[in-house]
Amino acid sequence: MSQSIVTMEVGNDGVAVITISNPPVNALAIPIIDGLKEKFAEATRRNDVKAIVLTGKGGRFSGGFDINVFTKVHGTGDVSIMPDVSIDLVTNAVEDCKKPIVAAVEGLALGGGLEFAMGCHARIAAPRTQLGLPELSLGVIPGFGGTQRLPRLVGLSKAIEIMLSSKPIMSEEGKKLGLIDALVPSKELLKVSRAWALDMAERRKPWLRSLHRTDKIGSLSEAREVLRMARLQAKKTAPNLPQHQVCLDVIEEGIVHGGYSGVLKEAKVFKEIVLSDTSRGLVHVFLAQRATSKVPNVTDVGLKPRQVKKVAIIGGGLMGSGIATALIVNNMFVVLKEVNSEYLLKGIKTVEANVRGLANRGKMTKDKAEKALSMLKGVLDYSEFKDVDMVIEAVIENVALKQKIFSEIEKACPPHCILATNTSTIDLNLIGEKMNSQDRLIGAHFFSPAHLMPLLEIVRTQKTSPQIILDLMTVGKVIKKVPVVVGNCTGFAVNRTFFPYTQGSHLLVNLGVDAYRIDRVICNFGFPLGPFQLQDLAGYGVAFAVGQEYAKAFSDRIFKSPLLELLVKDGRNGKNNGKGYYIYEKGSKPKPDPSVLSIIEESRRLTNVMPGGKPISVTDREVLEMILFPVVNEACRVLDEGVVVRASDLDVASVLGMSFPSYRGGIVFWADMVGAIHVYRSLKKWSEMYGSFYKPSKFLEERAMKGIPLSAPATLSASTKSRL
Ligand SMILES: C[C@H](O)CC(=O)SCCNC(=O)CCNC(=O)[C@H](O)C(C)(C)COP(=O)(O)OP(=O)(O)OC[C@H]1O[C@@H](n2cnc3c(N)ncnc32)[C@H](O)[C@@H]1OP(=O)(O)O
Repeated sequence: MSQSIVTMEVGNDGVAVITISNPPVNALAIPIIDGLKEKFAEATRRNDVKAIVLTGKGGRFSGGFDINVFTKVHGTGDVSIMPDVSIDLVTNAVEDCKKPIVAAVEGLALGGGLEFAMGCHARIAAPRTQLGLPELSLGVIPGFGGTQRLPRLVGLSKAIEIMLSSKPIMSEEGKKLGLIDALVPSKELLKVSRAWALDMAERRKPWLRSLHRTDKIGSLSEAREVLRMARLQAKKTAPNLPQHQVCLDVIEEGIVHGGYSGVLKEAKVFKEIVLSDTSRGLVHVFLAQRATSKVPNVTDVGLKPRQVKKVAIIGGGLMGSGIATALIVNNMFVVLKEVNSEYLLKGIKTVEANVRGLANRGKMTKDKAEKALSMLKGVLDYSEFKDVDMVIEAVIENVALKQKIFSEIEKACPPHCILATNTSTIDLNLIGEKMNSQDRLIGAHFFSPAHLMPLLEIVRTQKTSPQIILDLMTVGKVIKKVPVVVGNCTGFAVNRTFFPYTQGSHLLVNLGVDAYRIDRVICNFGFPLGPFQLQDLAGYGVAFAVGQEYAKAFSDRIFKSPLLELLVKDGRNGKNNGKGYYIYEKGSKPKPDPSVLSIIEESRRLTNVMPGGKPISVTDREVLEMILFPVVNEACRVLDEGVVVRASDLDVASVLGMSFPSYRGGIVFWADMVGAIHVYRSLKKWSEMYGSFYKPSKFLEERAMKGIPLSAPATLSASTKSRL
């Protein structure tokens, strides 16, 4: 077990080096904070200590306050378990210490870590150290004085940018901004820091207290203007996130009434905002994402991941070329196979456009883009497959074609090779039916655009070997995706959970609700696009194909809408041909297309679901719930069947794969916040009014009746066997 401790060593030079040790990121857990209080008091007291250096063990200064404490606060509602660090420790014991203190910073100083460093009288950093205040991404604000000291060290505009973006800067930039006093090679960090601390003690170097500085703040009117602009901007970019406005208010307090007053307000507001739903959701997603790395019987049985250097991709369409892009930009050799040179050229051109797009948007240098492209080779046969470590099949959703491909590649590839399919819906057992080595078959479900979307849904069957799962998880991490391992069924975890999302929106339209209103309601909730605009973007072909799969697999709860067919008959194909529910013109935002209303009317006439032939009257809240509660209902079935390891995996997958707003914590977390009983009663009522699409699942009913959260671990019913 790792030990979290704070040590202090006093050298012959009279410098006390206080070291935080709490692997892996030296998080400021409560015992660490207690240890720091003790060591700073001791160093201040001891006559043989002239100056102090604060550092972190293992090449990392500190990743900030221990996020697990937030979970405890959320669970109990008791904020008193948060220690008083800001005034007691950072301000009184560190900044106002009678001996000079230098922060020797390396690797990372984030959140409370950077706030401690800013409380010190100087900061010496190693190159490429990450410095940031990412608290807003956890739904809180910096709480150890960061809202006050950062503007005083780097200027107001830059400080606001760093805090509101939650993105770290590098120590090189920190040096230019004045956040860092000196940048030195890692091996000299302690030596230089000690000397700097002694120089301060002997007044050879200035001994500055950040909170007392005013030289970078500018005049009050300038500061107010900067804050006004920032508030407007945050209203646009983060409309549902209270922490942005709150953070700006707290900064303003310090500018108007002085830094100490700002620190007091910060501490007070922190204790309020930490209890917000936004913080609960974001902290949950942070920890849930880390939990996805732990897969029972895969990551805990002593297996070592094998290196995957060369990957073959079959199919250079949208998905295949996106996956190829994701691999080559992360230094993997890719062989892209197509059936003829025309398709191959098209695939390669798409990869080139993807990579150059990344370079043009500043995501990589031009040199790196060219190097990435040199790792791609197009082929028309299997001869290059003899030494690949993994194959990813990314052809159209056709079972017979996929079966043929897998029996061919089984022969063409070496025996260690991972055999993966990118199918988004088809049962893997069907795809592998004709294979001998079904233990090597696995789903690598990327989300479009594959080089940008962060989720990799890894689908295992009962036969997939743990080694193959571990290898694919490792590939996922190498290409900077978040791999989530799920079981096998139609649509797997993510698309299966979300198939009622599209159907629910169609049912509502057929019940008489305006499609554009639905899109607005869903966007106001926090999705980037509403369901109709999303359909326009994805194209209708895929929706048709997968709709049929769902109709076969889940016939008891399907709403058959003729809307897509009618749109296609009218010559519409969404964004592809500029005409869908919206009109798409180059250079302007999509505009609702009034001529689509007659098509919707035709669909309503055909389905005839409006009670008494009249549009239903519903509030925006009901619109939202009539779309998302059926999704929650399907999530319950996914949990009941053991398709995911834990409920929080579905939360992460919904956020990263379906753009469910992260600050609402993911689909299951959100449903628990709303309350299972409310979800159940609403679905029951609607199922009586509008049919079986809304019928509550057994799992939901049971949990609602017993008052058990949906996220509580499932005890699988006797009839169900886990799919993992
Ligand atoms: C009052 C204060 O103002 C409030 C705060 O300080 S809030 C905290 C602010 N700090 C942050 O938001 C940083 C959060 N951490 C991160 O962004 C990343 O973990 C990191 C950049 C530090 C390291 O990333 P990486 O090397 O990829 O490792 P990663 O897998 O994320 O983390 C390693 C482990 O450290 C844990 N961890 C990271 N930061 C942590 C923190 N601040 N508290 C507790 N645990 C933390 C992770 O949960 C993970 O645990 P696990 O091994 O049990 O899953």
